[in-house]
Amino acid sequence: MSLYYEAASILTNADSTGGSLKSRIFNKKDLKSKPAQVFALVTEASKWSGVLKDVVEKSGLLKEERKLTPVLALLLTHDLLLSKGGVAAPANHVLKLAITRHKARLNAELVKLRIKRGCGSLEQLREQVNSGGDETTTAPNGSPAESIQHPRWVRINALRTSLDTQLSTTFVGYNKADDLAPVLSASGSSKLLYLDPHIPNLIALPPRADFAKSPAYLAGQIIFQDKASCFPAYLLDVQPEDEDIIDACAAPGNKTTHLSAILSERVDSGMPKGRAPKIFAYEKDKRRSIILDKMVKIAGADKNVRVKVAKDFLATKPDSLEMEHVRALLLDPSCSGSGIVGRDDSVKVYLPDPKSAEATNTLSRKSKKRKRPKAGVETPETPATPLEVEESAPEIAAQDGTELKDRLKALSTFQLHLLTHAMRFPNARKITYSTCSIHFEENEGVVFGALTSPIAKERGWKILLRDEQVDGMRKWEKRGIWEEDKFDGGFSKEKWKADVLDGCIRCEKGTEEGTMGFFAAALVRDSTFEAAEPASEVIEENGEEEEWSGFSDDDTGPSELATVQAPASTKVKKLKHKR
Ligand SMILES: C[S@@+](CC[C@H](N)C(=O)[O-])C[C@H]1O[C@@H](n2cnc3c(N)ncnc32)[C@H](O)[C@@H]1O
Repeated sequence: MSLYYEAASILTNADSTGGSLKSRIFNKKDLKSKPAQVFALVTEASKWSGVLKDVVEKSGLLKEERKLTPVLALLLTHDLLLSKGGVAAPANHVLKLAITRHKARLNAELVKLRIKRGCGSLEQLREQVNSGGDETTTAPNGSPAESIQHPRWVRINALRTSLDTQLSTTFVGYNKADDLAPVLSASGSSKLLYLDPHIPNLIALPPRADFAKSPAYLAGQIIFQDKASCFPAYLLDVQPEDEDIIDACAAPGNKTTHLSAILSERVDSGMPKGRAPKIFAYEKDKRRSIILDKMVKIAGADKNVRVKVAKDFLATKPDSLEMEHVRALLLDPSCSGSGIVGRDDSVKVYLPDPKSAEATNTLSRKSKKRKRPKAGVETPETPATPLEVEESAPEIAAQDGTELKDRLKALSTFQLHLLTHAMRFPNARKITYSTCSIHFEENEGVVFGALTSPIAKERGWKILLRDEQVDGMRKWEKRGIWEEDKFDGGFSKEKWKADVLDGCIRCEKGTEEGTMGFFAAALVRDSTFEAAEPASEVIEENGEEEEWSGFSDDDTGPSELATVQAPASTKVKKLKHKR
């Protein structure tokens, strides 16, 4: 009977593996239990953990049952009290015995808590938990829990439907909020939405709104996509005359399908007949390519998207005939994922504190006589604060300063290499570069590196100034930042530097704007360009070549994870800039 031990190990991320909860479970090769069963147990128990933490603590269970860790207590209590099938173990199993002998007390504590929360039945409590209504009242440490301040962003997929149609069907009866604040604090069942003022066809719903089973979602009419993640395709501002477009790092395909929707609207409205523009969606990872292909089909984007399955963008030949019509590229490479937040990428688990029932119940009186086992043997110290199980790159947070620095250096070298490769397409006129990272090194650092590269000088690439950007992006207030000590070079033209930074777009996580941490910038080149001095001075390549050694990277795509390994043979030129 490994279900509870396996679920506990997943929940505490004992293997320190990166990736989404789902991918960690479904990719785990040595799992004995059914992955779907482990996933259901872990997600449901986490959802109920705000309630069950109190129930377990008040019952004194952990004082009495030394075999149970707080995580095991949470999982077993969940199944004992809330699962239809009860505890999934033989009657004489040690864990089943350990939990069932406390059934009466645990049940009594659950009833008390339910009544305290004003719920007349378990069903009512279930509804409250499902709609996130417990978030504001549950106390991980006796204090009010933090409410999740991240809206459920929904992009209306113009390839399948329209905003008006969705407002009169899926969201019929919803009130339109004047700003985002009331939506952020509304419960999951509130009929409140906010039309985003920056991105067309984007709406914000309350954090716990659940549309995963709605017909519109299943039919690909609505797509869950963070606001910030909609910036790159919108900023690229594709037009029919852009002919072919490349999405260089495409899976799982949120930006690909967004691009496709924008392009389709524009092609349909008044384009002269001729060669139909196409989007080539490259994805290096085979498994993720399959997801991408599926998403493209569900979204109805296969009309103008060609998925390049398991194809490395770096292996494309910019000067080849196939690439002749490529005029725009969207580059959203793997990154540290340090900007990702919220419910989409983590589950919050409130664990019972083994010490908390000390003087409050009869069971604990007995247990006081016993010696506590050695820490870490049977009841390891566990935090009473929420345990965050990150979907992406959890290890980056755990790394010390040096490791983080090295990792950012490897990532930014790879990102710069991709961006300068994109600049080589002879007929390309614009490129968007984006990451869901908050680090300067992966963001402005890469943009400045690209703008001062030889290829930028040779082809005349420059930043798309704020004034030249599409309306919504021009109005977005958060712009690029400069970190003096983190850029290996300097510029004599301060005005140019300021303009580049103003052209860069940043989103912060955990603010009232409801976005994840994100970065986007667009580079452009005008069609009449003839080789000239770029705005900044690149002195020379110093001849030094850096071997790309590769890195193990948790992919930071919105819902899936892949291990990204750059080709070991890739050589990256190191540039030197004038101070
Ligand atoms: C941040 S994710 C992209 C998310 C995607 N743009 C979206 O919005 O859904 C980065 C993706 O790039 C892929 N990738 C990394 N290096 C690549 C390369 N050289 N060529 C093609 N794909 C690559 C990774 O496998 C990963 O799926």
